[in-house]
Parts: sequence; structure tokens; C-alpha cells
Amino acid sequence: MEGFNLEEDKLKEECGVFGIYSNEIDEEISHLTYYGLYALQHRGQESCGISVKNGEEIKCHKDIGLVSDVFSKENLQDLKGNISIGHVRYSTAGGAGRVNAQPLVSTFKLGSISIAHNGNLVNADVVRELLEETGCIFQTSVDTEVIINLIARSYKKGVERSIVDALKFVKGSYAMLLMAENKLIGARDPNGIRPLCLGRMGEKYILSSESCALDSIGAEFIRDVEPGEIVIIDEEGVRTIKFAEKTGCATCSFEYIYFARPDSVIDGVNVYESRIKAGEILYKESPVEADVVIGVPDSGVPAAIGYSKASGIPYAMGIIKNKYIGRTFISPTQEMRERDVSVKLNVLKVNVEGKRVIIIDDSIVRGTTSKRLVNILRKAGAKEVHFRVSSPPVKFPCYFGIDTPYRNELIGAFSSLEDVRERIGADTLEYLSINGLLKSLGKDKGYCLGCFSGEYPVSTPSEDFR
Ligand SMILES: O=P(O)(O)OC[C@H]1O[C@H](OP(=O)(O)OP(=O)(O)O)[C@H](O)[C@@H]1O
Ligand SMILES: NC(=O)CC[C@H](N)C(=O)O
Ligand code: SF4
Ligand SMILES: [Mg+2]
Repeated sequence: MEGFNLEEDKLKEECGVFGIYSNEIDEEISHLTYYGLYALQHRGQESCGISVKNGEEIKCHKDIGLVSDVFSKENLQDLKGNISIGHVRYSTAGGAGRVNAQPLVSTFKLGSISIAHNGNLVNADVVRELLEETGCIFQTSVDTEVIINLIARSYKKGVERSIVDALKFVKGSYAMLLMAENKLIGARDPNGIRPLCLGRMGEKYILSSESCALDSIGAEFIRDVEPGEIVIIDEEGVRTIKFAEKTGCATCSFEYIYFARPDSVIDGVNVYESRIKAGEILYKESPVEADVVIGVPDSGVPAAIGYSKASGIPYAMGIIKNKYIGRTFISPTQEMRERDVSVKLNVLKVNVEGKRVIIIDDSIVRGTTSKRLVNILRKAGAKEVHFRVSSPPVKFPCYFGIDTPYRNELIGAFSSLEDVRERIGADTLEYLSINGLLKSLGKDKGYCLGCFSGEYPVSTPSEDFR
């Protein structure tokens, strides 16, 4: 396997996809996609786009920025058709430019095609090099573009077979939407690492990264797309192709811990409930005497409620989050992350002053958030600060689309529990165990735990230490 360098790391992001199929040209379709993307904004905030198919023509509007910035009434009205796909994108430092915004649109022998992808293809560079050697031209530096080229080069008849053919060559994670011919097509990688679900709204079918986006437009949830499944939606209805022989399901456990919205249900597991359970189990594993339990908003709050419920120690709001600021864990530089955290979180002094405080967050990645929070809690007069984390220590990078960085940036990678405790300045520090995490998800297998255990569902590029 090839070495892996930092430049390539810049392509590993998390994104959200949302698509609609209607039998008829529908005025509403781009607006509904816009609302769907709005509900998925937490999955990526760098760029976004919508493409709409009207017969042979595909119109696309995409740009750098949030959904609310990129789209206006006018440009949505201009996107008329019967199929749409939309994308919200996040990247680390590089590759975030307009040119790499999705959906990608191309023309090939079967007509026009558009693709939107959440995930990361671990062999994209190798496949790209091979394609380039045989004369393929690439317009972007996104891994996703290799799929379009593989589809275009396939000798198989029709777009469905070409997609099956193309997917044989790529490895990694993908929840992806395509539109070609008169079809909306969704594909989920053989391990189902990234989520994708199917919904319905009257006669329209919808594919979405998360079920919360179905709720946001008043659609009903039908089911999750299965690992290794391609869903084809056209005038005949919904069909399915299983393109991969049975491989173990390995849904990303970090989706439940942090990434997904709490009002989503992924592969039958309610994200909010799994966070509450993680908090309850965390108490059973690591109890401590204290006066109050507080949660780090947003994603640490349900686990704090669970910890409080299990321990009987009252829950209070101890940290206030500025509503108008995005996620810091996914900010591109450490300097930006530190600045964001200070603007973002403040202590509610009245609830912590003179008290022994248990503070719960869903994860510690670089340690930026936890260190600052312990510091401001002490400044606000907390007598003791006990940090509890509702996931195991993040020790390894993710190769499948979440920005857990290289190991020397991960505070938990090489340090002992005691070292981390000292660095963040807490009186005590405990994490949820891997077993506890699995218990909170209700099954002892079926999840990727790569960033905690270093064991990944797909072979990964060899690590390059900085
Ligand atoms: O150890 P760190 O590198 O600071 O990263 C961990 C923090 O980042 C995430 O929060 P984030 O602020 O991104 O989003 P949230 O508001 O949804 O919790 C996560 O929930 C932790 O709080
Ligand atoms: N990482 C994501 O989920 C986005 C898809 C793709 N890897 C991109 O770079 O745009
Ligand atoms: S390595 Fe971690 S973040 Fe990446 S897919 Fe696996 S569980 Fe999710
Ligand atoms: Mg957080």
C-alpha cells in the first residue's frame, strides 16, 4: 500500500447528501432539496450545491458557503426538473475551493450525469493515476471524480451496470447519490460506513444522509439503504441491486457519538437515545461524587442527561453556546479552532460557583475544547472539575471521511489517561470503554471503531507520522 501524506489528508471530509425523484417536472423540487440540505448543514459547512435534471439537461448551482448564503429564491427557481441531488461539503485545509464543490456534473456516452458523495475513497489516488495514464482528464481534485470516470469508461450496458462495474474498483466509504438517464440512484459502500436512508413524500422518493432531513420536509422514513446496496428510483418505482457480496456492516460509531443530529435514526439506532445510554453507562463505569452534572453543548448534552439520570446528581446548564457559530472540531486550523471555542462557549457561573462539577463531553479529539472549559469553569469558581467523556479515547486517525487528524494531533494517541488529565487540568478524567460504547449502540458488532481501536473495516493507507 502507498504512503499517505498530509496533502492527501486534506481531502478527508464529512459531507451530507440529499436527493429527490419525482415522476413529473416539479417546481418544488429544488426548494425541498434546499430545505433538506439545510437540515444536513451540520455535516459540512464549506461549500454546497444542488443539481437538477430536466430531461437531458442538468443545471447546477454550487458555491463556497452555507446553504443559506449560496442559494437565493432566484437561483432555486432557475433549477427546475424532476430529479435533484444536493450536497453539503466539509474538507480540512485544502481542496475546499469552489472547483471541488459538489455535486459534480459531467457528460458521457449515456448523456449527462451528476454525483454527490459523502465519504472518502482510500484508493482514489491510485485509481486516478491509472485513469490519467490512459488519458482521462480530471476537472477537480476530489476523490469522487474517479467514480464518474470509471462509470464513463465502463463497457457495461446502461448506467446501472456501469455503476456496479465502477464501484468494484473503489475502496473506502461512500454514501453517494447519482442522477443519470431518468434515474435517481443511491449507493452505500459494502460496509455501510456512512449513513444513507430512503424516504417518501407523496409520489416523490427521497434519499438522504440522515433521517432528520426527511422530517424537515415532512417526508416519511421508509428504510436505511443497506451496506453494499444500490437503490434505483425511476418511473417504475424503487429497485435494488446488491453489488457486494455480504461484508460485515460497520457503520461509523462516531456518527452516533458526535456527527449525526440527535433527531436522526441511523441503521435502526436512535442517535439521541444512544447518547443518553452512553451517559448512563459512563456513570456505571466511572462514578464520582459531585453536586452538579453539566454537558458541553451541543453533542455532549444528552450524555450528561444520561449521567445525571443514572447517578441522581442534578443536571444543570453550565455552559452556554453561542448559537451563531459553527462546529469547531471541523475548523481547518488549530488557531481557528481555539478562537472559535472561546467565542463559542461560556460558563453559566450561577450553576457552577462553589460546586463540585461533573462536566460531560461526547469526545476529546485535540483537547482544545476540554482544556479551555476546565479553565473557565475554575475561573467561574467551580470547586472541583471532573471530566467525563462519553466515548473512548480517540487514538487513531479516520480514513473514511471524518476529520480526526493525524495521531500526533490527537491528545489521546500517545498520552496516558493521567497525562491527558493533567494537560486539560481536570481533577479527574474518565472515558467510556469500547464495550460501553457498543452497549450504548445496542449491539456488540456492526460498527466501525477504527479511531478508538486502530482496526478498520477496510484496509487503509499506511500511516505517515508528522
Ligand atoms: O478535543 P477537541 O479537538 O476540542 O474536539 C472535541 C470537541 O469537538 C466537538 O465539538 P464541536 O464544537 O465541534 O461541535 P458541537 O457543538 O456539535 O459539540 C466535540 O463535541 C467536542 O466538544
Ligand atoms: N468527504 C466527504 O464526505 C465529501 C466527499 C468527497 N470525499 C469530497 O472530497 O468532496
Ligand atoms: S475510524 Fe472512527 S470516525 Fe472513521 S469511520 Fe471509523 S468510527 Fe467513524
Ligand atoms: Mg462539542
